[in-house]
Amino acid sequence: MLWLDDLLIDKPGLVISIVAILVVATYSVIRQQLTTANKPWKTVPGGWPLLGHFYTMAAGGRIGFVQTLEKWADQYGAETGCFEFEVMGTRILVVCREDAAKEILSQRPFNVTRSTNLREAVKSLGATGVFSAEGEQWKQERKLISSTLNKIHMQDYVPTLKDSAIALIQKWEVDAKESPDGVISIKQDLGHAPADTVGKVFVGRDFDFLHNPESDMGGLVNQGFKALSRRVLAPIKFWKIPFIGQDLDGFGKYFRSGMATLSQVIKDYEQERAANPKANSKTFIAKLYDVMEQEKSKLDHERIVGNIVTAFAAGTDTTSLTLLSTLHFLAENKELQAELREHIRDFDLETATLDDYYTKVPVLKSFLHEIHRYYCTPIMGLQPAKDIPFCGTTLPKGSRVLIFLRHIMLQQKSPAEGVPTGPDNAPPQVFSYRRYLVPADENTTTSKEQKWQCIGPLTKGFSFLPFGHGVRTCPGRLYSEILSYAILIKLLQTFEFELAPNHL
Ligand code: HEM
Repeated sequence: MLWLDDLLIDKPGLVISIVAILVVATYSVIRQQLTTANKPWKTVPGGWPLLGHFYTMAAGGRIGFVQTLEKWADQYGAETGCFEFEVMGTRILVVCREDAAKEILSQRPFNVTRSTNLREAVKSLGATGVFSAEGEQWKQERKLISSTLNKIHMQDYVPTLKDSAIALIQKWEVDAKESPDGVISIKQDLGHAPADTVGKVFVGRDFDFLHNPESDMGGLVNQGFKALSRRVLAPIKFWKIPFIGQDLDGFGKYFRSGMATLSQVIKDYEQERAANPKANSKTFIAKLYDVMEQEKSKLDHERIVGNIVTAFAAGTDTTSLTLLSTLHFLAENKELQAELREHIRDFDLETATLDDYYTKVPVLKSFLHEIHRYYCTPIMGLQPAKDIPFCGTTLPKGSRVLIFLRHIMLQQKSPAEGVPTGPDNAPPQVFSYRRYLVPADENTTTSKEQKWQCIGPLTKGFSFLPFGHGVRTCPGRLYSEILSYAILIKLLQTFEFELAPNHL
């Protein structure tokens, strides 16, 4: 008879394997005991030897992961505002309360940086821009990018943001007419419309992902996020292997064609600008070149392309997920949908200025702020660039830190200071679309009938963290908000909508 172990492993080999596993498992248990002994924060108990809490974190998918963190934050993070768990030998510190977060975040941008895993993975997609930069490189680029996306320049982007919103809703009108039961699928389009908008606003090109998702650039944008999730979690940086690395997960071809397209777009713009310095002056790229000249702070070609890829990467999925949560919420809440439709009925998208978006739709604004607060990306990965003081001890360079943004804003026991409760007196852990409303001040509102105005949300402090915190807070926030308002206004003016039966 042929025994299985004859095939797989010989007897001495089996003994050696068992002994090796026992040694590593014992080491892992002892290491856990030793490393937790002197720490002021608690460690989540019950991790498996070697694997730690890998199984618990992986089993529930993304939602289960966040729910587990919520439970652990209440159970183990209440005393110090942080706790630790282990996954496959890596210890991860979760910071889940305002005071503890303040200690870490106040040490940005130089002593605390983005996590290396995230930075490296982002760079591997071609996004060698401000998001993945650190130190002096970041300082230089942040100044250029922030000023190019500020309120003054944003006024020039408003018409393009509006046109993008209209293009999306017009596509849905056509799709709905062609659909026998009026049911249309919106998920893909909600990714493509923000990507189209980045193309138009940033480089003045309509890549038309909405109708042409398979284009050269479509691959870079559509496959980029899938590649990012794979690469952030990859145990080795396989994409750095010479010649074949970028292709090992199938992303290489999208990377090469997308980068070549964008590189050519920038070269074309440079030629146009040389012939006519006012060419396409209302695009981000034109403004970036203006600012680079004014500041005498030139980025090289690769970093300019990298910052445009960054805009696609940072501005597409985030805006798309926000809109998805918003539409899902409204589809399930027909009363709120009707109230908002009435609220925005007279808003004239064609003539609207940036100020109109700020002042004329306070209830819609408050609703979107609350969607951001409630459904934001729940965590942000950071790491100390050197040993830093934290929680009465020293956090070593390279430690893995997760800032639990959602918990800090929403927790019941000690929520961040300054979360407004709104006219409904809603505690922080409750979703309240009127949270950011206060009675209208006659001197600042544009119409006598206006009952409310929308405050904040605050950019300082820890009460509103969906766009991050401090000097590295998201520079695309205003841009993304205006695009979202324009899409929601056009949508509410055009459709009544609900979830399709058996929707995904
Ligand atoms: C709903 C929409 C968005 C959300 C929720 C969002 C969220 C964030 C968050 C949480 C960060 C990290 C902040 C930190 O480290 O403290 C960030 C950074 C960044 N975002 Fe956004 N973002 C959005 C839209 C956009 C858009 C539309 C753009 C540009 C087109 C953009 C460009 C960036 C850039 C360049 C950074 C890096 C800033 C730096 O490292 O200094 N984001 N964003």
